[in-house]
Amino acid sequence: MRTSWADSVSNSAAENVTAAATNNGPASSASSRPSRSSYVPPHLRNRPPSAEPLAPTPKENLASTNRSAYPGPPPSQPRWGSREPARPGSGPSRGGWGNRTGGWDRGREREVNPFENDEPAEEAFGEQENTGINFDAYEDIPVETSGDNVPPPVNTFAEIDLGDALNENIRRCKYVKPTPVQRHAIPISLGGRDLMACAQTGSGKTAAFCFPIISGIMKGQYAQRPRGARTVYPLALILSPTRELSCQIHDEAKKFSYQTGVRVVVAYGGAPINQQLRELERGVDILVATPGRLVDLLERARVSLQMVKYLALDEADRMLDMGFEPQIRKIVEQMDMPPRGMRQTMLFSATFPKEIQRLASDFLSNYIFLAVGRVGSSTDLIVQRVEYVLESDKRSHLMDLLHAQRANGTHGKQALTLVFVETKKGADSLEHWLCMNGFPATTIHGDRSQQEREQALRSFKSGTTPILVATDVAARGLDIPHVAHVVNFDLPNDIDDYVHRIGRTGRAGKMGLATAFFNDNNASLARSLSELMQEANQEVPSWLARYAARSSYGGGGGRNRRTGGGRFGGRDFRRDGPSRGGSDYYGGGGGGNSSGMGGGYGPSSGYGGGGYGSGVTSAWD
Ligand SMILES: Nc1ncnc2c1ncn2[C@@H]1O[C@H](COP(=O)(O)OP(=O)(O)OP(=O)(O)O)[C@@H](O)[C@H]1O
Repeated sequence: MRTSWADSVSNSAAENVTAAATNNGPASSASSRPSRSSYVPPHLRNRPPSAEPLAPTPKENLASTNRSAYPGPPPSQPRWGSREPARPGSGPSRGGWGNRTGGWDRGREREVNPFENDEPAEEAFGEQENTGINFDAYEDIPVETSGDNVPPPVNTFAEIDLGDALNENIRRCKYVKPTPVQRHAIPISLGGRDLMACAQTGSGKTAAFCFPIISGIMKGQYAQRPRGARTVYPLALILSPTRELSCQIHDEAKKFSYQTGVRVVVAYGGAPINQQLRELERGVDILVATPGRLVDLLERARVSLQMVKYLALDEADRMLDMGFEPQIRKIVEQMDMPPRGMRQTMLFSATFPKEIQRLASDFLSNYIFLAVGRVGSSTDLIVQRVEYVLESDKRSHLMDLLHAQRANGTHGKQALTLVFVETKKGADSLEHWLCMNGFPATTIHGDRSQQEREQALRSFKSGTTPILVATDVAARGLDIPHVAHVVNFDLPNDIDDYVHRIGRTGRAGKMGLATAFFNDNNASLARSLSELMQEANQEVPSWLARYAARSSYGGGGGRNRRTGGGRFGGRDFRRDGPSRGGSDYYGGGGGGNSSGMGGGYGPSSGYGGGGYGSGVTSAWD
């Protein structure tokens, strides 16, 4: 069931897109919108000579892109994000970084109620969170488990003995019943088993790993933890790839653990370490961290992992991706964390390529593999559109979409729109151009300070700046309830990144819309994109099908090749037999260690080739 707000947004955008597609797609919607200084009306735009682009078409003349190009923001130009009014309790007046103190009032050792700010944010959008969520959309989702003695799933939270305080918090969160991944994963984890879980974006994986950890710590009779001079000994470690995601997991975990006596602390880069050290010194049961900052804390001997009973890796495939795996190995295997079998390890993601499964199995002991969501199931909550748009037409085409959304918005409100671009410079430039053209936008990428990034997110979430232009730093995990439209202004090189990006909409049973601008530069993605859309019951434009038919997997890197067994990496690689799968979609072979992956990912892989750009430290600290 759609909310009326989401309905109007997705309908309007979908109609606009459909109209464009009917008129043979590429930047061809003949709408009469007010002309603006930098806005190129459709009839003046560069377009392919034929109604439908023939694949392959010659590369467009990039020189012509300058027509609407914006030279870049003047240094003094203020950002929309910096003009936002501070939300109560979230602005610098409350101490900036101090916002991350979590639910505890430092001075008086009184736990602050993390639910107290929930309602106003929702009222701003005229909705109550978790009402209108259609979890029935998930009911018929295929679920696959493999491994020994898999504990049976539950249908209700009442069937699980999570403890009174946690149950009360689940009620406060307005979670009426568990989502499919929660129904399966929670009993598995409560049964003490290691777990590798793939479940679609927005389906409640955070709670699926938080509940068993909090419940276990509440009930656990753990040996007295050492009281070192300044070293702290968390019982659980939750690692995530970006600072914002770590903050979000921390916020969620604070809610789930309210009045349970379980203390959650977050540590991430880009923020002053002293504040985080002070938080740690006040005690920590669950440490949520980005790997870089954690390594720093470990090397300073301010954190010891020797008491860790629970290890959770969110976005686990990204955490074990090329470049980052050594840091994870260092944390998990080379410091003082108990070995696998002596701790409980949970790996979660919406995508889990087999090669990564192979690597991940090094961290797991007799684990259960869980896949929730297969071909054509809940991914059709996200309406996916692909439009052929030349580089030079992208801005004008985006403007068309935004005008249509604005025209159809309810109560004069514009839908939240998340626009993904490839580079940080591109993000800044597009943000400024949008602002100049009357669309309040802000941006998030690796070149902005952490404070700016957090402010941008707040401004976006509150609707103050309803457009967020982002690099891949925002592609994974972020749960922003009212994102109605994700625009892939620049498509990623990796189909899994596409899956995560579009997953910022259509969350928790709600409908969403994702529009991708495709042109010759994205030819290597054509086949995987076309397959993905077919699997999700989406309409594949005939021109994209032609691109797909002509393209081979080789061009864009083996990573884009899809394996059988459904979406979301939904197959346990152990089922591929003793050869452990032979040559699957990385093509590089390798026998379960990092060295085998050298050639497999190719230059298009993940952060290096995408939003983070080369030489950027990104959010990985
Ligand atoms: N049982 C539930 N009932 C209602 N809402 C829920 C339930 N579980 C989770 N949610 C809500 O669903 C939304 C998505 O959850 P979450 O962010 O954990 O998804 P995810 O699977 O981790 O997504 P991603 O793959 O993008 O990281 C959140 O707003 C969360 O509060």
